[in-house]
Amino acid sequence: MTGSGAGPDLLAAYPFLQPAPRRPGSADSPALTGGDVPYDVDAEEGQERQPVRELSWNQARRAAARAAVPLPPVTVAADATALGAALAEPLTAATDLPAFDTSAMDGWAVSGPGPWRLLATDAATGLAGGACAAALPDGCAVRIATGAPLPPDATAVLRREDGEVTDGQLRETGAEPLATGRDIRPRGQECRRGETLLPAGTVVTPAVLGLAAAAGRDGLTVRRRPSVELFVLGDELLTSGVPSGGRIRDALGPLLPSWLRGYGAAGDAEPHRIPDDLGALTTALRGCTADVVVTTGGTAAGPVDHLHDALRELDAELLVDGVAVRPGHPMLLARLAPGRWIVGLPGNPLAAVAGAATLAEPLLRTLAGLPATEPYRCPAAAALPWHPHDARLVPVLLPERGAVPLGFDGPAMLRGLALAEGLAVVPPGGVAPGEVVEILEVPGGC
Ligand SMILES: Nc1nc2c(c(=O)[nH]1)N[C@H]1C(S)=C(S)[C@@H](COP(=O)(O)OP(=O)(O)OC[C@H]3O[C@@H](n4cnc5c(N)ncnc54)[C@H](O)[C@@H]3O)O[C@H]1N2
Ligand code: MOO
Repeated sequence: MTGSGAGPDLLAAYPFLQPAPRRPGSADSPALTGGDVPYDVDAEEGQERQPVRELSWNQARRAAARAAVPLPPVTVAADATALGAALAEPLTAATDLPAFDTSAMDGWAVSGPGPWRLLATDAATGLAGGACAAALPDGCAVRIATGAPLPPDATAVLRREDGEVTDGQLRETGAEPLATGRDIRPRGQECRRGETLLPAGTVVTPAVLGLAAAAGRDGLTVRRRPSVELFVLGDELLTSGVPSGGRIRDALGPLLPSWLRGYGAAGDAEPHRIPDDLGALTTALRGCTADVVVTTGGTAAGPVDHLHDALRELDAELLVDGVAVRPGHPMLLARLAPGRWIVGLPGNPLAAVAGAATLAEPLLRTLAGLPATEPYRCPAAAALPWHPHDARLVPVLLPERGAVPLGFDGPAMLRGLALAEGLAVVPPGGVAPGEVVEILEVPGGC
């Protein structure tokens, strides 16, 4: 196993970054685990429920993506509330764009070759949003502003800087003779009414909102985004102040809600704190109405790790129970009831993030109807930490030369992640510097 650590230039930029110390067999460089051969997800489809064994990272992602189908469409206002949703049907134009022939420049609308007789107009005529001038006779001109409706029979727009008016006569002063059609934006240049502007599945971005408004749309039909509840397990967790008396701060309540929104969840889930008690956990899960409940902690085999017992009591169907990835291998995915899922993330903070990236991301994307992302790959600019049997998710910076590990990537650490531009998926056995590696997005949360 290699040690991870920031490259020399990075260390110059962030002098406080040093490779985290590692001991062989420590959680940062785990010893080999049992020789479970992950089963083939495809081969399980339609067959009797099998005991779920640890899946490879890719199999787990596929299983999570296929565990659900997109939620039904809803019509929402074409405003910021729609941002991040996927269009459930193509966006069509409610109007021609431009809706009328319009001037692309400030100057004069002219008819035929110059010079032109300048016609007087009232104050509003020729302005954007103003009245359209009457049909323009051959050899005449009227003043016009950018965006104003073009008078009928106008053949070009002469820019203000390319003309001169003397004694009511407009003459060209530009180097080039005025070409017919110059600086006219013809009606329907961008699209015709009814034309498809964007396909179903397009993610609503600020630009999509702008286009929808320009094209005369007030509402958008999008996939409903999955509601998510977050259950933070662990009696040792504090919500303020410094760790004391063996208790530590909850790092996941502040981290996960907007992280999960970045994956397609509807809004930021309010973290609910659940005591380390089987009855309390089972009751909380039974009462949960969200499409997806995400839990943190309690996935392993400790005396107060009750998640598996709770799922058994609820007769939940385990779909993924352990994934060959470090950190985060005790993560799980189960179906609580038809149309309701649980993603169990480990308690160690970076392990929880790895679990969210592995299981919550594909599940939420499917439910939200978001298209599967094409994997982004880039070369490893340096040796990346790796594991002999499992994939490793490693916080990296992404300068032009490739992925550079940030260090501080132990399961309980967030210091590397907080600076990360991506999470490198290092396959079992590692990648040599220069070899390509898949990079997962780190949601910005804004
Ligand atoms: N016998 C075994 N023990 C453990 C195994 C294993 O395979 N066999 N796996 C280890 C790995 S790997 C991980 S990861 C953890 C997973 O543990 P749990 O999901 O059961 O989580 P907890 O035991 O509740 O907590 C683990 C650790 O993380 C801290 N924690 C929990 N929640 C938070 C939070 N919201 N913010 C910050 N820190 C949190 C907690 O205090 C513990 O220190 O199990 C290993 N053990
Ligand atoms: O190493 Mo564990 O896999 O921290 O999640």
